[in-house]
Amino acid sequence: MSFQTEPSYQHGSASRSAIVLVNLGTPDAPTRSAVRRYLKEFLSDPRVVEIPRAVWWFILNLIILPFRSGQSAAKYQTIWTPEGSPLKIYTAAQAKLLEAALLQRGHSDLKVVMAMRYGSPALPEVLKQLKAEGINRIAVLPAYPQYSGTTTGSIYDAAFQHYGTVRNIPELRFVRNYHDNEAYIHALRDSVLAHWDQHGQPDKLVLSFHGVPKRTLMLGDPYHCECLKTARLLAASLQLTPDQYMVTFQSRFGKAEWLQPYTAPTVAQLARDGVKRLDVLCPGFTSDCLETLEEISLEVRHEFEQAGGQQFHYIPCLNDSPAWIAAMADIIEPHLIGWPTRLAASEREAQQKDAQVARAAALERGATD
Ligand SMILES: C=CC1=C(C)c2cc3[nH]c(cc4nc(cc5[nH]c(cc1n2)c(C)c5CCC(=O)O)C(CCC(=O)O)=C4C)c(C)c3C=C
Ligand SMILES: [Fe+2]
Ligand SMILES: [Fe+2]
Repeated sequence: MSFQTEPSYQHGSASRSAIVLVNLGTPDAPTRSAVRRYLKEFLSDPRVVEIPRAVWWFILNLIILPFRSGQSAAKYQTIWTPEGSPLKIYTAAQAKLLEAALLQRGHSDLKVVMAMRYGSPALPEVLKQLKAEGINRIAVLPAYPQYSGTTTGSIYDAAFQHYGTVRNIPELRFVRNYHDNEAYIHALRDSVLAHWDQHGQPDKLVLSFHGVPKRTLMLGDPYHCECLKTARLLAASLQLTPDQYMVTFQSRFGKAEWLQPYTAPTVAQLARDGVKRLDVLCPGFTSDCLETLEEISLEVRHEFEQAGGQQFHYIPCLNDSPAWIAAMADIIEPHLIGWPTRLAASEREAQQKDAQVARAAALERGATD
């Protein structure tokens, strides 16, 4: 085992901090080959598919990738925008807006960047780049409010694996979950209420979370419980009675049992049971993506209407909404305690003085802006 050679140590170098907002990742293009590359990396992660490696290698390479890549590419084409994949666009916007929000709160020496667990920009590359910029304190913020070994756990793995080859490792902090964070729940509540202000209230609100194999719950993954807690808190903040909402799990993959009830058949059953107007919110996704824009807003909508439902409303994810950006700042701020992210008072005074001088010079020149 050998570790990377470091540049020679500089005494007294400034300590610099960064937040890395990490999302799942998405293909580089909605094409068969790009989707295949993405799925191969994603589905080869032993955190995501817990099947003995040799058996899974054959299933993945001989069955899943040849068939699913084309099918998924066709789905990606329905949600792709001129700027690219929605998941990446929203995550990039969130990183930029979070940096601005933290600057507003006085964290003037703090950078926020995005990274992806699969695809690009790849987490190890982003961590390398931060090191090259002299950043030696890093807080990792997964884009997943509810912890699961399949998602958050895998981000930790990727970071640990990367630093396993590094000699001079930065100080690291990891956000684990924020499923019950007050600001997150309030941001969800605000987005539901804004939707209802405009469109009125539905007969039922379905809270649809991404599923995981039921086996992971049996083996101790807390994801299911955290989803239910998010749902309970959100329902309470919306003052919903138990018959006004329900929790479902979507995006089942493969033949094994996943967390139940499954979203699509449940929604169809609700329509058959006489629910005319249904709203669906996906609180576990912080950015709209294939699973929300295609699976819910197109496929599940179709199922509801086919089964006799009349009005289906998909309530968008938190995306770049101001309440969510403020919530992200609330979530990450406690993880920055003790870090020199705020300029020293003397430096701030010097900056304010510079600004005053610049303003005075501008006034003298007669500038009015
Ligand atoms: C195979 C098992 C999968 C597990 C377990 C899983 C867990 C999981 N995934 C998300 C969030 C997202 N998943 C997305 C896409 C997606 N998920 C799987 C499979 C598993 N996910 C696949 C194969 C795909 C790709 C698309 C497809 O072929 O169906 C996405 C969207 C990505 C995008 O580009 O828009 C997200 C987001 C969570 C939160 C989760 C467990 C909690
Ligand atoms: Fe997934
Ligand atoms: Fe899906």
